Amino acid sequence: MIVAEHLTKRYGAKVAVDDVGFEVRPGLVTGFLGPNGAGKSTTMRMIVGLDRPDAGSVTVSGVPYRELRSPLTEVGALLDAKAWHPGRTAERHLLGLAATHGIGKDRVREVLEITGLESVARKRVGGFSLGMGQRLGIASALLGDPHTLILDEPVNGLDPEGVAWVRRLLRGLAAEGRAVLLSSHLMSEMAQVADRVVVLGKGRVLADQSIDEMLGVQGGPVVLVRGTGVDRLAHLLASDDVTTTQIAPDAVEVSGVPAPRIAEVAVGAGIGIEELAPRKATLEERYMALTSDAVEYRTEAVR
Ligand SMILES: Nc1ncnc2c1ncn2[C@@H]1O[C@H](COP(=O)(O)OP(=O)(O)OP(=O)(O)O)[C@@H](O)[C@H]1O
Repeated sequence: MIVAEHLTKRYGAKVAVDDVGFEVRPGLVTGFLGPNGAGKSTTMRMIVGLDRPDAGSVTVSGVPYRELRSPLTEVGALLDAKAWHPGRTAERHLLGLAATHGIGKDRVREVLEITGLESVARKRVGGFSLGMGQRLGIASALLGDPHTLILDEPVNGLDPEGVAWVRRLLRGLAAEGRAVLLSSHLMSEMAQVADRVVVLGKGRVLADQSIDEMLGVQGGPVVLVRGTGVDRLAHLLASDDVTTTQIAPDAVEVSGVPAPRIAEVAVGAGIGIEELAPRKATLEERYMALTSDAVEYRTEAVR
């Protein structure tokens, strides 16, 4: 379990993490999302004691990371996938880590097996692909059989089979009652694995909710309306709760009005409707809407 309260970190005048509070609960995969520079890495570094907060606090299993007696058995972290000596073999790396924490060789063999690295266990990690490196990072995080796991972009560099494997692994770890914090830029990836998401933007929490809540909030379903003269709907349906967006010369998207009411208004105004299709907003759309004001580096449209 991780609990962050009023967590704040400044770099000079820049407030990287600004009064952030959230919980990573046992038995759940909590997704940690946000655009580049949102403060995810800084927050994760503070959780594992690599950075000190300027204000607020964050605890793992009820105490600050630095006060944990046996950190590796409480929390496993994959933050920098390249944090090892390139000349060492995967097995040596894990055995070294295990020795400093009183963890036996059997557990090293187990994590090599769990992460599918047995066949390359005696190879030097300097020659590892990005995906193999990620697996070794995950093996290191699992070594102490911890209650809490923190994984920064664990699927980065993995092929589709590897991505599916990480998903199964994380779901399994949560099902065993562990608290899992998983960061990613990809909302689509989160939808497949997370129970909840904490969305950061410009150092602040923009959303902290379950995936279902995220899909259910913000104005109900969007209705696609196609036909001749549908552009007139914006005026006909105008009210504070209604948004009408023209997406093609003959099509608009309307939110805030049920489809039958749109049909009624359109028929009354003599608009010829060819298509009227309610559709659920995707998680990706919710995420983009939430973070649109918080993107630090935006790509300008090519003119
Ligand atoms: N050591 C540092 N010195 C100065 N500024 C920093 C430092 N580390 C991070 N920052 C700034 O703090 C803000 C948050 O950065 P952070 O790396 O935590 O974001 P992030 O959400 O992890 O981004 P990304 O997805 O790109 O990894 C950014 O504006 C970044 O430039």
